[in-house]
Amino acid sequence: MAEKAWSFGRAFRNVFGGGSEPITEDTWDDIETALISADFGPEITDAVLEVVRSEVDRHRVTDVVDLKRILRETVETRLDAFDPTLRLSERPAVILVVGVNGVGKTTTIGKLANYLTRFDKKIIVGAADTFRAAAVEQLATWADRAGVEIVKPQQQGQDPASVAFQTVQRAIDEQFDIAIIDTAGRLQTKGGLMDELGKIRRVIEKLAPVSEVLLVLDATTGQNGLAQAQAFIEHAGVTGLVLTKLDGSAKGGFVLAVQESTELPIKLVGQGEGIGDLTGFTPHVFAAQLIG
Ligand SMILES: Nc1nc2c(ncn2[C@@H]2O[C@H](COP(=O)(O)OP(=O)(O)OP(=O)(O)O)[C@@H](O)[C@H]2O)c(=O)[nH]1
Repeated sequence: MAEKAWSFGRAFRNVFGGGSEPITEDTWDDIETALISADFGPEITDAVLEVVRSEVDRHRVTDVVDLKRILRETVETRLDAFDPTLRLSERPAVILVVGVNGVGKTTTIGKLANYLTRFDKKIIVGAADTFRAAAVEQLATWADRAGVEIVKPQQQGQDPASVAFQTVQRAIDEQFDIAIIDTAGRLQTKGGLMDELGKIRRVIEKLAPVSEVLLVLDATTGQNGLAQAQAFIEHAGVTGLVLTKLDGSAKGGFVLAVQESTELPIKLVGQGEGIGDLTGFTPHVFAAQLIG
């Protein structure tokens, strides 16, 4: 498998590259530098190192190969502190997809719809990003690729809440399992955007509970992207995160930092522009790919 940009493969090559070797002070310095430069942030770096050091002492570990395993397990345990399961037991299960523009909301919906059809789920998507005609068409293209139904606005600029309502109404009438609603990423003001999301939610809840509110984050933007998404975290009732563009120049530490700073689980991960490039989030696999 090709090495991911966020993997520590390269950074750790001089630490762990040569197989069996004694642990020295340089080893610890190199690990600290690697964690910091991978965007773990100083607090998490210190906390991770403290656990690893105490495990190393406790088990009287002297070899870097064992140290690497302890590091991998420590990162995995921290990643595992959040539940990545999508909650889709309601019928219909309604998923709202939110986030700033350009992060990959529409693409994620296409991939997710496609993924869920593999479990024999009957899916409908709703184009409640009614400000840009191109956004509606983009979602329609994805719906077509995934082979799922779509509800589009009757005219440009139609109230997004009414599109969301019609989508959920159709889901109920025609017994769809899951309705996924695309929303706008940008409005004139943040307040306006949050009001709009609030209205979408209230209108949907007249018909059915909202099962998941997924906040999509572009992993390559790191802490910066998180700051931009803060209003969603504070006001949109987010239940889980989707990290996109992990095939790009994302830094691995962000994955852990984002869960710990938002206290929200990562539920899905996008690693490419193709319809098959979406997976659930598996801490074990991620830690193994990250640390090597
Ligand atoms: N490499 C890569 N590109 C992605 C991924 N997810 C989305 N993209 C790309 O990111 C760009 C923006 O994606 P969209 O789905 O249009 O983003 P959006 O959030 O719906 O944008 P707006 O509709 O403008 O709010 C597109 O060029 C996608 O192909 C991913 O996981 N990896």
